[in-house]
Amino acid sequence: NTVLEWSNETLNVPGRTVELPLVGTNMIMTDNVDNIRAIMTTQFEHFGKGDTYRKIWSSLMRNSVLTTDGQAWQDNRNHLVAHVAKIRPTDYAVTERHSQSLVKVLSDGQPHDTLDLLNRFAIDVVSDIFYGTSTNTLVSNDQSLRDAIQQHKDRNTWRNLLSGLGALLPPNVKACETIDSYLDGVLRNFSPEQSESLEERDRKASSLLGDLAAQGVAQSILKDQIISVIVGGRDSVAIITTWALYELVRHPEILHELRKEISAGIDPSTPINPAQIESFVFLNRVVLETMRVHTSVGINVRTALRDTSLPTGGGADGTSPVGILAGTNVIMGLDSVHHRKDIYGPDANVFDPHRWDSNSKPDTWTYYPFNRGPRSCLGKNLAIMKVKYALCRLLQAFSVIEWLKKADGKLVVVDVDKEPAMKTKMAFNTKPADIVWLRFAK
Ligand code: HEM
Repeated sequence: NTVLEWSNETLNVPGRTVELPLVGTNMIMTDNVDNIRAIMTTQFEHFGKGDTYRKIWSSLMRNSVLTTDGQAWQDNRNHLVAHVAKIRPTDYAVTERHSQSLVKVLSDGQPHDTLDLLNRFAIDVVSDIFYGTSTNTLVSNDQSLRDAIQQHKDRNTWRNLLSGLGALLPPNVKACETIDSYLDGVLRNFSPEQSESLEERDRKASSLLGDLAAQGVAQSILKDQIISVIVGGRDSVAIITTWALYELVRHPEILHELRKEISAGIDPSTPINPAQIESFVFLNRVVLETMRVHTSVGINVRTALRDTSLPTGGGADGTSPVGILAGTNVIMGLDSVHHRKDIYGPDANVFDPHRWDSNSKPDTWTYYPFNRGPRSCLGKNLAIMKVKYALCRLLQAFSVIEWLKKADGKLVVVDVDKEPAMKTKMAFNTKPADIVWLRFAK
C-alpha cells in the first residue's frame, strides 16, 4: 500500500528515471515529463501494451481497445470513438435515473462500501448508455457480474505482477464464463424494435451497439467493444467519486463551499442540465484536484515494441538519452508527477481545490488523469459528467456524511482530524487501500 510513495521517493534522482533491478525482466521507471511525452506522443509507435499484458488481460478485456496495439487497437478505437467520445442529451436523463437509485440505496442510514456502490452506479450508467439495457446492479440482488469482474481482476493483478510467468498461469475460469455468458446475453437480447417506448427504441438503435450491429460488425468484435466500455467506464469513475467524497468529509470547509455552489445552482427535483454542470466552477476544481491527488491510473506501464530510446534521464547527471531494448517495461509514474513539489509546490501532497483558482486549465504535460496523446481516455467527457452528476445529487440529498472505520469488529465514526490519511493500493487501477465506509443522512 505504499507503492506511490515508493515510486516518488525512488524517482528523486537526477533525470527522474531509474532502472529497477528485477530478475528476468528489463524495467525502467520514470516520471520525467519529457520521457512521458515521448512515450505518449512523439514515440507513440515504439511503445504499447505488449504481448504479456495482452495474454494476461485478454481473458477479461478480450481483443479490445484496452489490450491491443497497432492496427487492431486503431480499428477498435475507430469503432468506439463516435459514441464514447461524445455525450448525447439523453445520457443526462440516464445518469439522473441511476443517481436516484444510488441515493435510494444510501438512504437506509447504514454505512456502505462506497467504492462498491459507485462501481455499480458506473456500470449501470455505461451499460444503459452504450447498449440501452442497464445492468441495474444498484437495484438487483444478482451481483454475479460485479463479482466475476472483481474475481477476475484480483487473479489477474497477481498474474500481472509475475509478468511473463503470470501469463502462463490460468485466469479465473469461472469468472470468464460468467462474463462471457453476460456478453452473449446482451447480444442475444438486443432488439430495439421490442422497446417499450419510441424514446427507448431510438436510444437503443442509436447507441454504440445499435450502430455497430446495424453496420453488420461481427459478433465477437461487438463483444470486444461492449467489454471495453464496461471495464473502461466503471472503476475509474467509482474511484474518483469515492476519493472526492472522502476528501470532502476530511475537509468540512471545502464541503461547505461546494454545497453552497450546488444548492444555489440546481433544484433537487429537476434533472441537471449540461449548462448547470458547466457553471459549477468550484465543483470543477474539486474534481480536478481529486484526480491530481488520487490518480486512478497512477502507474501506467508500456512495453517497448522495438529497440528504441527515451530522450533523457540517463547518465550521471540524468540528462543523456536512455537506451531501451525491445520488451523492456517502462513504468510511467503519473501519480508521482502529480505529487512533485518542483511542479505543484511545497504543498503538492495537500488536497486543495483552490490551487486551481487562478489556473483552471491544467498544464498538458504535468497533469494526466486521462493520459495524453493518441491513447488518451475516450470517455473523458462522459467520465467527468458522471462524477460531477453523482456528487451533485449526493450532496443535495444528504446533509450529513460520516466516515467510519472498523475497530474491534464494529464500524465506528472516525475523528477526521486525528485519523491518518487512507493509503492507496495497486490493483489494476490505483485505488483506496481499505474499504471507504461512508454513512449518509438527510
Ligand atoms: C474519471 C473517470 C476516468 C478516468 C480517470 C479514466 C482514465 C483513463 C486512462 C488513464 C486511460 C488510459 C489507460 C492506459 O493507458 O492503459 C483510459 C483509457 C480509456 N478509457 Fe477512461 N477513464 C475514466 C472513465 C472512462 C469512461 C466513463 C469511459 C467510457 C466508456 C472510458 C473509456 C476509456 C477507453 C475506451 C479507454 C481506452 C483508450 C485507448 O486505449 O485507446 N473511460 N481512461
